[in-house]
Amino acid sequence: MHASSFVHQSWTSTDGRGGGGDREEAGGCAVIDGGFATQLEALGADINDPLWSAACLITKPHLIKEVHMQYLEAGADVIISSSYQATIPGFLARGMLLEEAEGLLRTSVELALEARDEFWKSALRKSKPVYNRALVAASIGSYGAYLADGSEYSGSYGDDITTEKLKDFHRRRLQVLASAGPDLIAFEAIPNKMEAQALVDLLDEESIQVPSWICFSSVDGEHLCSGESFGDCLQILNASDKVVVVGVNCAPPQVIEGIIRDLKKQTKKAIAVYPNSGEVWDGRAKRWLPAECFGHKGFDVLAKRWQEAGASLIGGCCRTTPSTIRAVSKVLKGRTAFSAAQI
Ligand SMILES: C[S+](C)CC[C@H](N)C(=O)O
Ligand SMILES: N[C@@H](CCS)C(=O)O
Ligand SMILES: [Zn+2]
Repeated sequence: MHASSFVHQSWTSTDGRGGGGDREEAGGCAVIDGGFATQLEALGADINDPLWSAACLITKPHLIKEVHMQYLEAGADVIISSSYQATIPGFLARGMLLEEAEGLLRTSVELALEARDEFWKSALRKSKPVYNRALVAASIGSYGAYLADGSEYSGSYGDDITTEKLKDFHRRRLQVLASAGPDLIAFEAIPNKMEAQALVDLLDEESIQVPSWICFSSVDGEHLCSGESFGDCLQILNASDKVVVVGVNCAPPQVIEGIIRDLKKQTKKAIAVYPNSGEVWDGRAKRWLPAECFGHKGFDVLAKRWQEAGASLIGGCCRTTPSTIRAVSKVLKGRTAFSAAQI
């Protein structure tokens, strides 16, 4: 699929209802969901766990589906599966068998597909189309997410790590998730160039046919979390026809516009941005620290500017909620998604 037509083709290839025209009105922009783990916690889940939100695949799968439903209701055109920190070694460390670990990875995609299909069926019954048929993106967090030490925000993986080791870490999970039927693979919060190279190599080596996006984490808005330049990483991503979208997630909202302008100069691929609320993750204490924080009011104003700067997929990451996404959907598409009570 050609990068620049990714967003367009994604909707015109479905049954045509709620597709092209709406996207035209939205300036070709698709809305991504918001903080997944954040909303799981809001529904009462305990994610203080080495598996973080993926612990709910074992303990509370019904809550995972509910979070997906809430983001669909809020107007998300893309929902991201619960597999960010779901890894085979992580599940094996819990005493699971390999088959069980792989089964949980597949479950993460199936829960999102079920939510999407059920929601779309109910949306089709409405006389006035408000929604697009959403896409399901299978989340793949970085090696740093698996380490559970905050290193997805530092990019420091130690001296022993190599591109080959990162490929081996990602290989089987990527195969299993890709075979579970998602519309997209979403590599999230990738903090360094070595991991970007490993992912691009792996997509090729494993002949992955599901289109991918690769989003980086950033603290300062000028570099990846590792301090490496976006330009160097984009050269790697630009060379891959398996990567159809590039971007940034879980970075502070105030640095996003500058990043889009920077990326725009260096790639023709579609650009995705879904920042966090602006709060800062303390990897040791495992809690969010207050900083310059954007609630849904400030966030939607910025989202419009990100669209104008050239982003094609816009949403939220940690500490953003369905309210954030409802506001973003309204400002980008000029229409209000239903609240849960109206569905
Ligand atoms: C995106 S961060 C907040 C996810 C959690 C982190 N990998 C940890 O396990 O501490
Ligand atoms: N999709 C994940 C990303 C964490 S950085 C989530 O929203 O929880
Ligand atoms: Zn995040």
